[in-house]
Amino acid sequence: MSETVVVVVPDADILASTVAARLAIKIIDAQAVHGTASVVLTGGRVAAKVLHAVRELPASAAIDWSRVDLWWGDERFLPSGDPDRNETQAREALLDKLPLDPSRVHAMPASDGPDGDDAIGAAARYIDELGSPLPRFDVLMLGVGEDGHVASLFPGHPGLQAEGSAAAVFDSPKPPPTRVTLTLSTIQSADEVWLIAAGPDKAKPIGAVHAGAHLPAASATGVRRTLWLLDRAAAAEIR
Ligand SMILES: O=C1O[C@H](COP(=O)(O)O)[C@@H](O)[C@H](O)[C@H]1O
Repeated sequence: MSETVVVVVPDADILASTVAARLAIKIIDAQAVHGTASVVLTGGRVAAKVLHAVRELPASAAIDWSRVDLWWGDERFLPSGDPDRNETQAREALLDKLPLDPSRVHAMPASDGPDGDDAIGAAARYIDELGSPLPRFDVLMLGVGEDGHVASLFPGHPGLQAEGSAAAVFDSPKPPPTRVTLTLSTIQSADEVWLIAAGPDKAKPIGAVHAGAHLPAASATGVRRTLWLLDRAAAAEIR
C-alpha cells in the first residue's frame, strides 16, 4: 500500500538542506540493502539548490558515489553543455565534484549527440539505456511547474499519453519547445517519488492537486511512497 506524506518547512533554503539530508540517507540505506543506489534527478531551480546542499552535507562522505546510478526525469533538448540543460546544471551544482562512475551517469542525449536534432531518436536511445525491465529507482525527484507539470509532462499535452519508458516532447508550453521525458508509467515505477517545490508561484497548482485536480503532478506517485517536500509558500493553498 502506497502512502502519501506532505512535509512543509519554512523556506526554500531549509527545504534544499532537508531534501539533501533525506537524499543522502536514502542513498546510504539503498547501498546497505542493494549494494547500489539509483536516483532520478530533476531539473529546475529547486533541484539546483538541493544538489548544492548535498555538496555541503557532511553525510555525503558516507556515500559510495561510485555505486550510485543517476538518471534524469526529463531534459531540455539542447546542445551538450548548454546552460539550460538539466544535465549541465546538475553537473555544475554537484556531479562534477563527485567521484561518480561515468558509466552510471545516464544523462539524456543532447541535440548535438548521436541522434543530432532528432528528439524521437534521442528518446528511443534513452529507452534503450533504461532497458527492460526498468531499473530499480530508489528515489525519483520531480520539480512542479506553475501549471502543475512534472518532468516534461504538461497538462493537456500529448506527452502525457506517451507509451514506452521515455518520449520526445514537441511544442512544450515552457521553453525550450523540444524535450525528452520519462513517461508517467516510468515515473510510477519508482519506489519513492518526491515532489519538491518552493515559492508562492507553486501554491496554486499544488493546492489544486491536493484538492483533486487532474494535473500531471497528481499522477506522479511512487510504488511505496509519494513525498511532497514543500516550503511554506508552496504549501499555502493546501487545505
Ligand atoms: O523545465 C523544467 O521545469 C520544471 C520546474 O522547474 P522550476 O524551475 O520551476 O522548479 C522542472 O521540474 C523540469 O525538470 C524542467 O525541465
